[in-house]
Amino acid sequence: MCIWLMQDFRQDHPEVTILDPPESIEHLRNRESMLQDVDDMKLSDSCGVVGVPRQLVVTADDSSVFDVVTKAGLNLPLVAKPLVADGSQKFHELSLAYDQNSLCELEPPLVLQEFVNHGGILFKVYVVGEAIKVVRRYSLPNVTKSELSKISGVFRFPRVSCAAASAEDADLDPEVAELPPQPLLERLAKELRRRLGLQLFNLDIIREYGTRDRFYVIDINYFPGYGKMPDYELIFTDFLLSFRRIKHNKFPHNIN
Ligand SMILES: Nc1ncnc2c1ncn2[C@@H]1O[C@H](COP(=O)(O)OP(=O)(O)OP(=O)(O)O)[C@@H](O)[C@H]1O
Ligand SMILES: [Mg+2]
Repeated sequence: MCIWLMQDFRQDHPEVTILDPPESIEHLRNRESMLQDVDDMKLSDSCGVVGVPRQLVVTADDSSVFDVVTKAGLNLPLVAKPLVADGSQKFHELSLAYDQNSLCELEPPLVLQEFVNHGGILFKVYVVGEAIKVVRRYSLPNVTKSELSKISGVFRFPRVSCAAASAEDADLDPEVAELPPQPLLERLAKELRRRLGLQLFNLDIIREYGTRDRFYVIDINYFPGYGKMPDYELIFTDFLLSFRRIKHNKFPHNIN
């Protein structure tokens, strides 16, 4: 509905700059399509490798979650995420399934993603056009093999990003805290901007625990809370001014 309205508006007002087209934003509402571009990219260079955790979609038509998971050979524990991510509380209630029997407690439609141990820290990479900024946030702790053998059931957790504090000033294990290499993030952000057709988003990235250069993108959010991005006022103003300059060059008579 909103997309059609915007398309009409765009046709009626060609003079208005639309920073990010609604159909591209829509692509991020589905957790399967959201990560597809990262997967397709197969980004790998001397700085590291970036992928997505192994995942599958379970729909209401699938006979049993257990069967689908067994067939795909996904390893436990699994993070269960509602297929649609629309920003409302309900669609951000996630679960961690520890054992096969608990899979029947999950309610499709879902994306089931292998849980990747990452030392309890994630990197939020904010993208504003060509500018990127990275911050550290607390995340879910590692699940050890011995915990996995003892724990059963589904552990539900509410919206993590709202509760997760900044880990910028914390005394962290340096191997966990080390930021992903800047050239790798720049390549990733640039290529994603092109593939997604978007300028304003952020990525949640984790580093596989025990590795230095193996990264996974687990979430992409459109127009995140930029208030938490360092120097956002300056970066955002520069970004908007760059559009003004482009527009000025295109339609000099339109700009005061
Ligand atoms: N595959 C994974 N491996 C390890 N931890 C994960 C994985 N997926 C998600 N998490 C943890 O769960 C949290 C929430 O996941 P995700 O960002 O995908 O969901 P979300 O609904 O978009 O949540 P939010 O709005 O809080 O970002 C992450 O911040 C991270 O701590
Ligand atoms: Mg997230």
